[in-house]
Amino acid sequence: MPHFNACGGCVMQHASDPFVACWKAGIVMGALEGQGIEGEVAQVLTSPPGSRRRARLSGRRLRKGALLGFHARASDTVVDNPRCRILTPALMALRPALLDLVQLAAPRSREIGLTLTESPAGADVVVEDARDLDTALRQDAAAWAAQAGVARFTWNNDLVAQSEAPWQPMGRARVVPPPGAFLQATREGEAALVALVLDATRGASRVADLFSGVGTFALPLAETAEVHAVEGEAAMTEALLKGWRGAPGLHRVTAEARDLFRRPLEAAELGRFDAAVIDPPRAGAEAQVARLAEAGVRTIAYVSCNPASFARDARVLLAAGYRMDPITVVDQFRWSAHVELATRFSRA
Ligand SMILES: C[S@@+](CC[C@H](N)C(=O)[O-])C[C@H]1O[C@@H](n2cnc3c(N)ncnc32)[C@H](O)[C@@H]1O
Repeated sequence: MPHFNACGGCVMQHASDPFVACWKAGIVMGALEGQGIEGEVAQVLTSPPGSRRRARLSGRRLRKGALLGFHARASDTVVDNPRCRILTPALMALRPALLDLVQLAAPRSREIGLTLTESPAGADVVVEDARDLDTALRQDAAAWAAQAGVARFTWNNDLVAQSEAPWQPMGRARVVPPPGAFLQATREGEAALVALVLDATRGASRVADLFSGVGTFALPLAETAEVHAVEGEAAMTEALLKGWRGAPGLHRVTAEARDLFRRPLEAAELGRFDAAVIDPPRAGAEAQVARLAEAGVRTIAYVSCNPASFARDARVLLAAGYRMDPITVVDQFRWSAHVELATRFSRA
C-alpha cells in the first residue's frame, strides 16, 4: 500500500476486508438509527481490488513530466499513483499514455479532470478543463487517441476521435453511454445491484425505473416487464432507447428526460406500475419518494449511494406503511468511506 498515506482514494487500505465490511454496515445502521429506524444489514458484497472500471482522476503538468491520480485527502494536491490498486488492469495499462495526455492537455496554471471508462471496445476518455483546442492541438489530440488505442476521446465536450463506439452490456442490450456519463463503478457491483433489483421486482409486469441513467436496470428488467425509464439527462435516455431498439425481443421500454427533483412522477402517473426502482444521486429523492408513498406502488427497489439520504427517504416509506427488507451493502469503493446499498420496500 505504497500510496496509502497520501492518496485520498483509499482511507482503509490498512484494514482487513471483514473489518471494512463491518465498518460500512455500521455506517448504514448509524444512519438508520439517526432516523429512528430499526433495520438489518444482511450482507456486504465488496468488489475485488483492481475492478474499478470507471474513475475520475486529476492531472497536473509539471516542468518535467506530469502527475495523474486522485486528490490527497481533503486537499487539491494530485497524488501520482503508479501502483493504484483499485483501477482495472486495462485502465492502469493506459497510464503511460495518460501521462502524455496530461502534458498535452493541461495548462500550466491548473489541473485537468480525466474521466476514464473501460468498455469492451476499449477505453472511453474524457478530459475537462483542458487547453482550448486549435487546429494543431486537435491534430495532436487525435494522434494521441490513435496511438493510445482508445475507443473514444472527448476534449472539453468536443469529440476528437472515435475508433469504436465504447458500448456497455446492459442485459442483452448494448448501450453506448454519452461521454463521461454515470455508470456503476465496477462490473461486479453492477451485477450485484442488477441481481438485487431483479429479485426485488420479480413478478412485476410494469416497472418505473427512476433515475435510470443509461439503463443499467431498465434493460435487464425488460426481459420480463414493460419498463418506463426516467432520467434527468436527455442524452442518457436517448442512449438507453437506442440500446433497447438494438436488442429485439425485450419487452417495451419507454423513456423520459425529466428532472425528478422539480417534477417527480405524480401519484396519478405512478398508478399503472406494480413496481418501481429508484436510484437517486447522493441527495436522495425526497420529492419522488413522497409521491411513491402517496401512490402506494406495491414494491420499491431502492438503490442508494448515501446512507443518510436513504434513511431519510426510508422513514417516509415506513411511515406510509411499507416494510423494509434487510439491506445489502454493495461496496464498489473498497477502502474508501463511500457506502452504497440496496433494499426492497413492499406493502400489501
Ligand atoms: C446514481 S445514478 C444511477 C443511474 C442508473 N440507475 C445506473 O445504475 O446506472 C443517478 C442518476 O440520476 C440522474 N439524475 C441526477 N439528478 C437528477 C434529477 N434531478 N432528475 C432526474 N435524474 C437525475 C443522473 O444523471 C444519474 O444518471
